Amino acid sequence: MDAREMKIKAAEAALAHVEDGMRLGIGTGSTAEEFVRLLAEKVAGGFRVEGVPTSERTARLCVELGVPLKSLDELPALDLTVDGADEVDPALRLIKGGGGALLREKIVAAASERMIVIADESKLVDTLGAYALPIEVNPFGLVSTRMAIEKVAARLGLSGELSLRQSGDGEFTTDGGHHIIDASFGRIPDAEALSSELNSIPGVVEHGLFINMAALAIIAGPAGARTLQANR
Ligand SMILES: O=C[C@H](O)[C@H](O)[C@H](O)COP(=O)(O)O
Repeated sequence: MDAREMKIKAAEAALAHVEDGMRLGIGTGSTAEEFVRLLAEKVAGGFRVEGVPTSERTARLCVELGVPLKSLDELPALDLTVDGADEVDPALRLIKGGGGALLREKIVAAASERMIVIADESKLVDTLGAYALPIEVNPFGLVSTRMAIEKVAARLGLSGELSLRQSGDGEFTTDGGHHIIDASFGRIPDAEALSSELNSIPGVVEHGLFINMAALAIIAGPAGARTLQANR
């Protein structure tokens, strides 16, 4: 089974949690897109959902495939969000934002009763941090913000390259008009402490640590999909 097939398996298992009439947060990335494709097939067969997309990219795919969409302002309280992740640890702490959608993803997940994460087994790690942590920053005062990130990281015994994400024609810009600093800390032993320190920096808009947000993770490997539950 290749990585795409595993993503489809995880997406199929997540679809079993979606009930007719649900208000659904719809994630971003290649795994979430497999979920959108499967959801669109069900919608074509008469299943009713209203989706709130977590990115312009997801919105475009939903429109193309006929998944009905609303804005988060029209549907401010959602039943369920299904989204991918860059890393998942056994406590269902996540690193997200590899596709740059972390801010809207976090807002949508926080507005949802439940979040289910779907991933292939390459995303499951013992400790977060091998994947560079995406930190969304305001373009104003970027150098100061970067220095502040280095300072809080050092206080927590973390170091590593902070690189400003680029796209073809310059700095990568998120749907919200911000930039992303990818922080290669290597290993983040205390994700909760890093999360709250980063939240205290004014130029940091949001970061890709999702803590106490996912209720379930559906992880697919060659033998099929298994479900991990958050212990809280
Ligand atoms: O910003 C992007 C999101 O957080 C994605 O959910 C994450 O990067 C995982 O994407 P993929 O399913 O393509 O690995």
